[in-house]
Amino acid sequence: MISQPHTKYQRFEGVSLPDRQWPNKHITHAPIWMSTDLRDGNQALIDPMSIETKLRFFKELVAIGFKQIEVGFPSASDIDFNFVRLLIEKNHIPDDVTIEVLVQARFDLIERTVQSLRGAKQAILHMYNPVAPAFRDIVYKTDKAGVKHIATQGTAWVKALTAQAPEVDWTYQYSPEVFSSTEIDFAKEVCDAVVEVWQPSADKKIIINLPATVEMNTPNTYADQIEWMHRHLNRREHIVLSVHPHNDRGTAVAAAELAVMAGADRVEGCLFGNGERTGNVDLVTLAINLYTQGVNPELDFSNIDKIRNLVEECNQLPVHPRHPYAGELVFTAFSGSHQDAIKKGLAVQKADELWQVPYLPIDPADLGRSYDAVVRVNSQSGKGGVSFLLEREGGLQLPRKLQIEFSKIVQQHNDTSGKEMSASEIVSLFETTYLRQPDWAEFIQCQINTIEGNQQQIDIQLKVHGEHVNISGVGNGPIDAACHAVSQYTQTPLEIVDYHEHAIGEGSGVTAVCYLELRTDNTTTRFGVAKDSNIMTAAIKAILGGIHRQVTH
Ligand SMILES: CC(=O)SCCNC(=O)CCNC(=O)[C@H](O)C(C)(C)COP(=O)(O)OP(=O)(O)OC[C@H]1O[C@@H](n2cnc3c(N)ncnc32)[C@H](O)[C@@H]1OP(=O)(O)O
Ligand SMILES: CC(C)C(=O)C(=O)O
Repeated sequence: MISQPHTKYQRFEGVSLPDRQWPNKHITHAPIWMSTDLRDGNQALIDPMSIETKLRFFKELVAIGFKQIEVGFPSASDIDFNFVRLLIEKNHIPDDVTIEVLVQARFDLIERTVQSLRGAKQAILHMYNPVAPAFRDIVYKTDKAGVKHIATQGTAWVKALTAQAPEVDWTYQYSPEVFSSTEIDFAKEVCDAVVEVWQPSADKKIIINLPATVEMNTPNTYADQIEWMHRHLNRREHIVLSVHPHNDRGTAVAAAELAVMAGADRVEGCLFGNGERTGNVDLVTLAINLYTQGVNPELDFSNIDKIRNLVEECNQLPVHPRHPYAGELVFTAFSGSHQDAIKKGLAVQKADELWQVPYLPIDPADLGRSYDAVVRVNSQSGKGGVSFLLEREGGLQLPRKLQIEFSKIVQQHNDTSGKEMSASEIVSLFETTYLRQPDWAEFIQCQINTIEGNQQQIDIQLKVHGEHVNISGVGNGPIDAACHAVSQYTQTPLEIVDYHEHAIGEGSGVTAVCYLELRTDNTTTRFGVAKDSNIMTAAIKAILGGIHRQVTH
């Protein structure tokens, strides 16, 4: 990079629009969407799609809900021509879907394009020519009048040639290519001239598409250009105003959103932002952004993983793991405080109330994503994430102090391994740490009796080092009594500080889990945890487990 970039690059000056209205506008309904995955997306692929692949992709676009789909550039290749023929001849186009094709302003190419569309119920013929200064000077070696003539002449050819195929309900779309860097009054002059040649009406509108072929400056610059055109174009009521943002500066989504606020009726783009260079605007993000503002996007991404997989296969390009809404990691929290907040948010979120789970701008379930990936644990994680996974994977609802104790054990494990820990590894670490029964004492059975003064006596039969041993204790309740029995037998001071239990499962398969916090001396407490179908047995096993941990840790 050079130290004086202003000697090589200059700020792009947009249009002057001091009375701009768009900053006070809101998007209240979905724009008309046009997927150009099979055209602009396809022309940017290392290996363009085959006819079979295009057909798979087309069917998915229809299933998502696109009503306008640009399917190719039929005058450019036999694959694209034959694909359009296949769609028409094999009736793959639903009645409410219109296919679109692109062509340059060249007679023979328009002729072939019209041929490709013969027999379609309806079609959008999309013609473009570059009009920006650098293209006039460098590529076309002509002036403004020259490129305006290419546009009007091309439109006249489209008009004449489409008239020869009256069975098709034609819509004409014109793009002044590289609109984003074209003098605004000249862009208007060309579009007005095209509209005059085509003669649209309120019933049969023309689509004027204003591409940010290359993104030039901050997205507000594009919004100003669109609002200026929206306010100045002749016969605006006969025009569907369309935008086609590219993502050179990484702000295509913002540019498209501001452009819709500025008056655009229609947005062209690709799924997951595929397209030339840094891509076209990402229609998935745009649509789901609308959804999270309570606006129906009229595109269905309920199974986003399936759509992502198909697009990755067709494009032979991966979707980034951090891609908004669709990336593999976007519903995953590794860091402790995020996990804690998400766990608490999910616990109180009710299905019929406004979504307000911290850190999650959308309910993953709305996109067919499960909560499985929401919380993952590595060395950046805390008790919230660990206990979330323990509960989800093992059904274990740890009391808060045990959550803190166990998360430190997980942390030590992660610090040593340096790797992520799966939910099943966390459950297994919990089981080996807390649920292992002492090898020297096995619980066999117990009997509880109420004695004087509502005291309880418990008689417990154990197998200690292979020998049957009977121990007894008295207490305020059976667990207190069991604690005394074990304390006397092991000659260990033992007091129950806290007690939690819950069930896992339902019906005859239900298991009780008992968490006992035991004080074994004046300074430390230990947790004993056990599972059993009988709650009393679980409690006695928890006491034995707690003592065992006291001895062995
Ligand atoms: C921003 C965009 O995405 S625009 C779409 C771009 N997509 C594509 O180009 C993919 C499909 N295109 C193609 O395969 C080829 O361009 C074809 C087959 C259509 C035409 O190929 P060729 O006839 O070899 O022409 P080529 O692509 O080199 O185009 C250059 C010629 O077309 C002219 N031209 C380019 N675009 C246009 C246009 N939109 N309108 C009129 N003329 C044009 C150029 O001035 C140049 O003319 P010249 O040969 O007299 O100098
Ligand atoms: C043909 C036009 C719309 C285009 O793809 C672009 O300018 O990026």
